Amino acid sequence: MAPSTSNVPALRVQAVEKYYGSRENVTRALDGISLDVAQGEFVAVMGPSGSGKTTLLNCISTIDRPSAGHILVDGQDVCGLRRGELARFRRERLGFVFQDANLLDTLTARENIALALTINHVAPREVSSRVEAVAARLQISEVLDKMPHEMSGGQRQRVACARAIVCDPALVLADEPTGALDSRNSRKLLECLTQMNEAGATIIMVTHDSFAASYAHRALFIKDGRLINELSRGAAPRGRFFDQIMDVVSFLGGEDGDAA
Ligand SMILES: Nc1ncnc2c1ncn2[C@@H]1O[C@H](COP(=O)(O)OP(=O)(O)OP(=O)(O)O)[C@@H](O)[C@H]1O
Repeated sequence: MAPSTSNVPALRVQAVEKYYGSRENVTRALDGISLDVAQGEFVAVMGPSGSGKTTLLNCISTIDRPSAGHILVDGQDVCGLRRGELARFRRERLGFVFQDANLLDTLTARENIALALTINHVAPREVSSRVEAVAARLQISEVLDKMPHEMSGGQRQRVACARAIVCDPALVLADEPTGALDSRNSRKLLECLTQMNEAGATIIMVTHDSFAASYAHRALFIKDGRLINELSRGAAPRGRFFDQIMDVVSFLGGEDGDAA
């Protein structure tokens, strides 16, 4: 879906700094980074290895706390949340998709997807209708009663997507979601993320892969913990956006960015 014109961004990152280590041996992982993501936007975050992508995602997801600056999700400053409020914030406001699907091995796909709804005390009848609706949208209805080890890697990743959006989160955070998939399953997963976005989810995806990034509305490039460039897709077809992303990636030093 096209990004909305709502004044409150889905995400605002304001002058965020993150330092690791002690005074003698400090790593500046984020160096005063600021960015906004509009409601309904699909944003890819790219950058060389060690540039701070995962640190940024971890700060947004409240898994880690910034050393300075503010992060607002739907206008709410998440840096001030107390420990007890954090779990609830993550459960109700965020959806996660990781490189490995991270499904619970002893639960079926249906139970994995339903878990967050159950924890949020959604009525059982509504749980099953919401799980089935999201499964139909992501084309995984036929695996709902399978255990994770009975599914393909691509199916597991799509179940993880269903789990991420079933609670209708303010933000979906995806960290290298195609990293463990072959090209066919990557494409399916990216179509799945696109569909989630078209249905209203705001998505932030960290990726090394220009092809994956070309599915987004906007690509942000970070280096040494700073935002150094960004590209908007606008009305351009995905193929042209891919070429533009590749140009920036080559300028920065290659697809894996290690040489940058
Ligand atoms: N827990 C930690 N303790 C100390 N340093 C850390 C820690 N986590 C990350 N770093 C450092 O912070 C910097 C940014 O790391 P980060 O994992 O955010 O990079 P990245 O862009 O996600 O890299 P990659 O693409 O390789 O996953 C790196 O220099 C890394 O070594």
